[in-house]
Amino acid sequence: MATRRVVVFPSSAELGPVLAHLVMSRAERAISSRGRFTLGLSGGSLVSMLSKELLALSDLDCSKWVVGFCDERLVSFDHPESTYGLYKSQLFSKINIPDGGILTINSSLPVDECAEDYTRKLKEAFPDDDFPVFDLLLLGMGPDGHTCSLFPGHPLLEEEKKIVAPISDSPKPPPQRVTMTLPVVNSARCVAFVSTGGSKATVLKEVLEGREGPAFPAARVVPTNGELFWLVDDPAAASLTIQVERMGSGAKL
Ligand SMILES: O=C(O)[C@H](O)[C@@H](O)[C@H](O)[C@H](O)COP(=O)(O)O
Repeated sequence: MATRRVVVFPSSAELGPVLAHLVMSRAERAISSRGRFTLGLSGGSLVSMLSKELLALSDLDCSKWVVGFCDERLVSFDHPESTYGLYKSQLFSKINIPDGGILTINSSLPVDECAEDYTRKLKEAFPDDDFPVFDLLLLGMGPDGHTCSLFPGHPLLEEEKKIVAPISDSPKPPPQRVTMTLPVVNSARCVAFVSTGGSKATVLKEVLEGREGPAFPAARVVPTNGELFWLVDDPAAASLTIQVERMGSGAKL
């Protein structure tokens, strides 16, 4: 059963360095145990925060990293909505991830074929796993409680067999995306949500405290054997009444 830790920071400025340290500590643990670090990235506000904080590290060595996408929009890589495109310009172009270390989608395919193609890529990268076991997945949460491209009430929430699924009716534009499914997310060794800003306060309370919690996709993230962190700032945590940990920028998780 997952251990869930809800950690509240005064602002995203204090949260960012701790997120970077979490990535590096789980990378060190993975590389020493298995010779590589497998990381799944989400889009949205995480892109700029993670890029800034990782590039601020003096000892960043990504030579043994394998990076996949928890979800990705079906747009060309030079489209402003491309999560890969944003990470490429803000992070990947500035670090030493080896060729083949970034598992990108084939955005030229129709969405169903794109999901099948990405499934094949992940299976190749995780040949021993029924569902890919990432060392760390970094997730965001929308104001509706979605995570990855898994949206409230969507049939994809009940997907138990697919590794990557297509979606063509995303309520968050663009409409066509591919997304990791919950079996993959919940197989991870560590999952960290990063959620900041007052617009998340209401849904965060529902997800972490509410009876209706499981209705929200983010509440369905309960790693089977892994760690679960919710890293949030004061504005996002404003409505919480549960016991939380309060930390500053020097914290180590
Ligand atoms: O590509 C995407 O759209 C993301 O993967 C998505 O799931 C994101 O994490 C949430 O929408 C939260 O985004 P914000 O952190 O920007 O609110």
